[in-house]
Amino acid sequence: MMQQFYPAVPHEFRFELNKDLNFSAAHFIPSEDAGQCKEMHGHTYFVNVTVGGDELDAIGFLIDFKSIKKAIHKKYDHSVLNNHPEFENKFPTTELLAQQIWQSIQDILQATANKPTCLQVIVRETPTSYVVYRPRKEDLL
Ligand SMILES: Nc1nc2c(c(=O)[nH]1)N=C([C@H](O)[C@H](O)COP(=O)(O)OP(=O)(O)OP(=O)(O)O)CN2
Ligand SMILES: [Zn+2]
Repeated sequence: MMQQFYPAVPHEFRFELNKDLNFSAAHFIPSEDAGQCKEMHGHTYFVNVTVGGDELDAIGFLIDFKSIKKAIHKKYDHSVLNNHPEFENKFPTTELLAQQIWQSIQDILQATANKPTCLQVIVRETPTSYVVYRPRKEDLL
């Protein structure tokens, strides 16, 4: 688990759900500016996903915790991030990974009847480095 405080997202939804998950993956940032990160190396990524909504589904879930983990873990665990189509034309930095995770979760949420919203994704790449991604209003349209 992330073992740290979670930055709070301001919102007015009735319900807020948080899911922690982690996965192990390799990546490299093929730029001279990336220093040692230019070479292939691995991380255990720690992710926190925040979902908000006013309506629950028929069984009283905002979204099943398991579906969040399944979507991200199944996709990225024990993979090379650079090999995923979403990173074909961009580098798998922590920032862009957080944005991609947000998009994957948001797509799942939008396909449900109660349509909750992914409000925040935190990706911790190392014990000392993490990124918080929050969508802008226009990303939610
Ligand atoms: N803004 C970003 N900067 C860096 C990224 C990134 O994705 N976004 N990535 C890296 C490397 O991939 C590296 O794996 C992580 O770097 P860093 O935090 O420097 O890792 P260290 O464990 O060496 O950090 P210490 O502070 O020395 O513990 C680099 N930068
Ligand atoms: Zn790295």
